[in-house]
Amino acid sequence: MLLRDLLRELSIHTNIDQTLSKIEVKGIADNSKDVKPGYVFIAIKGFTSDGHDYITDAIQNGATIIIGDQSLNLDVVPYIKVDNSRQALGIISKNYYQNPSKDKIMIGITGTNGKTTTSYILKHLLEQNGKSCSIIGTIQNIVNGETLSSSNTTPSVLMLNKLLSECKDEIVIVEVSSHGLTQFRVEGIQFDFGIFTNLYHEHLDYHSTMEEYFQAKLLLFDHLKENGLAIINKDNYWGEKLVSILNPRGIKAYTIGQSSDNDIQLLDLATNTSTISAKAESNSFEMVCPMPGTHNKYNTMLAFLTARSIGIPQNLIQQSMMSFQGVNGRFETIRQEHTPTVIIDYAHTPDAVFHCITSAKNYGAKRVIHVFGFRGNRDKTKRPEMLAITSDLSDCYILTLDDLNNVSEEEMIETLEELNRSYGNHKGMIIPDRTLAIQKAIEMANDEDWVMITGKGHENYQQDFHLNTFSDKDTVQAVLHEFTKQEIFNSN
Ligand SMILES: CC(=O)N[C@H]1[C@@H](OP(=O)(O)OP(=O)(O)OC[C@H]2O[C@@H](n3ccc(=O)[nH]c3=O)[C@H](O)[C@@H]2O)O[C@H](CO)[C@@H](O)[C@@H]1O[C@H](C)C(=O)N[C@@H](C)C(=O)N[C@H](CCC(=O)O)C(=O)O
Ligand SMILES: Nc1ncnc2c1ncn2[C@@H]1O[C@H](COP(=O)(O)OP(=O)(O)OP(=O)(O)O)[C@@H](O)[C@H]1O
Repeated sequence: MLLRDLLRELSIHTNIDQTLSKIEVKGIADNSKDVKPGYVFIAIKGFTSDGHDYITDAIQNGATIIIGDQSLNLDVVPYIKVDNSRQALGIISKNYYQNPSKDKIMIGITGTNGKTTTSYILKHLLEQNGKSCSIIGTIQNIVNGETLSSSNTTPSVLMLNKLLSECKDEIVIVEVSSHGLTQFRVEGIQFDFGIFTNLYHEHLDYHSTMEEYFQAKLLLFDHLKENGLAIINKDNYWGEKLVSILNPRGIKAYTIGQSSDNDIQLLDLATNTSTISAKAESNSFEMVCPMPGTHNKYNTMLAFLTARSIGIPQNLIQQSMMSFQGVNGRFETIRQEHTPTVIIDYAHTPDAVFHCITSAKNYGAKRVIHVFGFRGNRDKTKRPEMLAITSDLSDCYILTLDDLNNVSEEEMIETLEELNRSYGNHKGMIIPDRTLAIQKAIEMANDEDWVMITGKGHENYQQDFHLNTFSDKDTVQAVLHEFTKQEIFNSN
């Protein structure tokens, strides 16, 4: 590709003469380590390092053009100054990969909780009805039926465009995080649908206030294609606010919610059944909700409304919903004879903890024993609220370690003790080793009790624990295996 084509639509502060504009670009990279001969290197000032400090490395690796947003004079290769390198990376990636989002049905999902769950329900509904569908999100990326590992919820804009350019699927679902939106990771990407699940207390280490966090989520709707649709949960305060902002902009918003002014009115969210009653255009209908909890009924209905807007008939959606198998680490239920029910869930916000414990109670748990911790170096302001909720709602809770993220184990244990003194109560105990905490919870529980393990969901452990297992699910299976062996031994 010629440099002039790569720079299309980009506002630049450098004069590009005829010779320069015709330079052949062999590739683009925002990491000096990925640069190969003939590449353009885009230098980005990041949160931990500054790409401008790696320009020399990039040139040594063969970069022939450097783009950055600092005022620099380079002798060896041309330097092009832009306003904002992150944003420029979006435009350049789109140009390099020939605007791949324009040819797909693109669905962006944003919100604090429910992005992953809604994505997987929707993917299932679409695939069951003959549509091929990719997912780009937290657990993994699935493109052309191939599973690829994912290190961010929303990948870098360069990676996103690359994935889209390789994608042969008709529809692509992208989980769009607030970090992704503010860091221009969807710059140049156009969506046919923007789904808003909800907004709750989270990431206030990054966004400072809920209003700022909301403004970040709002950015997704600047990326709608002409005639693009917003699909919104209006029972969330911020969802309602979003509708009131989008309407005057002429953006069509379909909503779900309990009041009759929604496109899908949720009539009965009975907490202990797996059926949702709803009404659309004066017709009442019922839908199976494949995952427990009121929160999952909202996720299900957002997926339903999107699938319907894509043109899948309601009866086929209803039918397809019945075969949905759930999502790894999202209210994942492990139930065996003569052992307590164990739930593994990715709840890491106060509202998610609330939903999980109340769902367990509503679905018949005699007692709920809750095992959880707090992620190091992440929003600390949500911790008291999470602890207050579990000390109020659970029958017993065990505080344990989650990912430490460079915080020392000693410091995190002290934090747990301090938080428990201030916001916990007599129902709580602290067992730092996560595997031993799970073992203790299962040992304490009777058959009718539920053990709720939250925070890690599908993820593998980042540190070694006593039982040498690699995830919450693995630990639960190891403990239950021992437990069952012991039962057999005792009964003989
Ligand atoms: C704080 C943060 O959000 N960082 C994200 C950001 O990294 P950064 O730009 O700050 O990178 P940096 O390490 O400072 O490097 C700056 C530049 O120098 C370059 N560099 C660096 C080293 C070198 O040798 N050569 C070189 O060229 C880097 O390639 C980069 O271009 O941009 C990267 C690419 O898009 C992201 O992978 C990275 O996510 C980090 C890993 C992360 O943990 N982010 C979390 C907070 C996050 O984004 N989470 C959300 C989900 C949140 C949720 O809803 O739960 C997500 O979307 O994943
Ligand atoms: N609609 C919802 N409302 C409130 N809580 C929810 C909702 N959906 C899921 N949750 C809770 O949030 C947890 C994470 O769900 P999910 O992975 O679907 O959300 P996410 O938005 O992708 O999260 P993340 O951005 O952290 O990956 C679930 O395990 C559950 O506890």
